[in-house]
Amino acid sequence: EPNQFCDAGIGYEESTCGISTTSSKILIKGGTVVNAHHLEVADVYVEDGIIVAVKPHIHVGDDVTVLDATGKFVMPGGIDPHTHLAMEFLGTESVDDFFSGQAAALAGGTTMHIDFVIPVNGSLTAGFEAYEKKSKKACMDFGFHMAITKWDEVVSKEMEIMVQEKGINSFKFFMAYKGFFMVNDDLMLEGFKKCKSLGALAMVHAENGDAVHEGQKRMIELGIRGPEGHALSRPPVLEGEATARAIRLASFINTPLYVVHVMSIDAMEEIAKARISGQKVIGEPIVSGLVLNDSWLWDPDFLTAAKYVMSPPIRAAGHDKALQAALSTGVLQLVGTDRCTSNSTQKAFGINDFRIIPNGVNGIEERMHLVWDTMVVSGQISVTDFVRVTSTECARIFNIYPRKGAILTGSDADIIILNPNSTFEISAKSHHSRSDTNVYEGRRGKGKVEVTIAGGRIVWQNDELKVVPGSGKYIKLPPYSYLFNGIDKSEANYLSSLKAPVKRTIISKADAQIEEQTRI
Ligand SMILES: NC(=O)NCCC(=O)O
Ligand SMILES: [Zn+2]
Ligand SMILES: [Zn+2]
Repeated sequence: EPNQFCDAGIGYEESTCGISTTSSKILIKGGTVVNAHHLEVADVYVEDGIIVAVKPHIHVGDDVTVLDATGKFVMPGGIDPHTHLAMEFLGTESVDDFFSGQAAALAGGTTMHIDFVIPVNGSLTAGFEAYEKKSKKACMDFGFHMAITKWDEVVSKEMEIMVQEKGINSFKFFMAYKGFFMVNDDLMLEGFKKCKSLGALAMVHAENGDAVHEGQKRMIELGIRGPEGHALSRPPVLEGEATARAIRLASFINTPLYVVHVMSIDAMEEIAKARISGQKVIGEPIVSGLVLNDSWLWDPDFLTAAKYVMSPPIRAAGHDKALQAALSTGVLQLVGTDRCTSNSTQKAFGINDFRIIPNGVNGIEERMHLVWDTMVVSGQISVTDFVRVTSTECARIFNIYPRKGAILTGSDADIIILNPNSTFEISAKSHHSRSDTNVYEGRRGKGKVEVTIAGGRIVWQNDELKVVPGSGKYIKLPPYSYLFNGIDKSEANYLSSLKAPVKRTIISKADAQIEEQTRI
């Protein structure tokens, strides 16, 4: 199959396309090897896609490619828990497919992502088949979550098949996007029950979709039709309400909950409260929510403003800093991107009406650099925490640790070398997405991913990509992650409390009246 990058003429030399000839034996020498739990100076030896040894002073023969990592960090490749490659949404398809989007990811140090399968007319089976086709060109490993958009016996049965045969261990419920993806509480309750019975994680896009719809009508009545109307129509309170509701429903069913793209203080505080009470709730901030604010939405140039339209909206300054603090203190656990890029032509669909601007921003290529610069360079988190929030925690939640998310003997050889003294700069002119815009345009920072190794192959080095369509593997995600530990016990406690009989004496209404009169 031809390399899409070369075909698209995005500026790659023909020689950088096609099958990598790099040796399958690699030794990374002298770097600081970072895992979420530990950091040490050591060598890492890779053979046939697997990490074979991690220890000081490994000696190898001439047939091994040696990379010097002295003074640099050797870390697990990033895992992006939230992406939408080639997603059909609001009458268009997000700009990068499973090849170009993944190539961009690799250039930024991400070596695996989990994408959301969208059912076809509610059918999970048809949705899965569609995404199997879309992902044939994959050049890095990937897994799938799945959205649930309608409820009946067929969907319920299909969820079993998805978990037990297809490798899906998480289902997302959209509480917004009224009229297409949105589900009501009734459906969420059924879905949460089914998730629990399968050991699958329930996920929510938390915004009150009915209220958003009302907010949108209000904006149009007021004559506000530009991108700022998007933010004004769906304020943080609607994200807070839906987050609280989903958390309470998950508590009622007694099943773990994952809140995707936490964008506001309102939502974050609901998650904090639930976690303090002992409820198993995971909160995922995304890069745009951590580093951007909504000022761009008021830009007089439509296309500039429109490129920042996503849901829930990027919030006013202050929410970004609060989300950073929540990430650094463990209130929020891992960072995604919700990468769903549109180009300027697609964003222009909404020139007269913000409601039809395709929602979504880029980030799959930028996430690792921006989290490093914003969180580590600023001193808010440690280098080991960086590994945890960009890779390890995702692997644990979706039950593939330590195959992924670790530099340990036996782990997959998905590795990055990051130079803390080098710098990065982001621009649509040099990024690897097919989009002509970038919401992080012009950002510079410290720390650069100089080498990416995916599946034991060097795919990014000297600012050059060597990616192979079809080389990425579909990673099946098994059910019953650590989040389900103890769920049965708390269920048993709850049921035994129900079984305790309440002692009552039965008195008839007449007797009660006599008693009442006697007392008087
Ligand atoms: N977030 C967004 O605006 N687009 C992608 C779909 C979703 O995650 O809600
Ligand atoms: Zn969403
Ligand atoms: Zn999303």
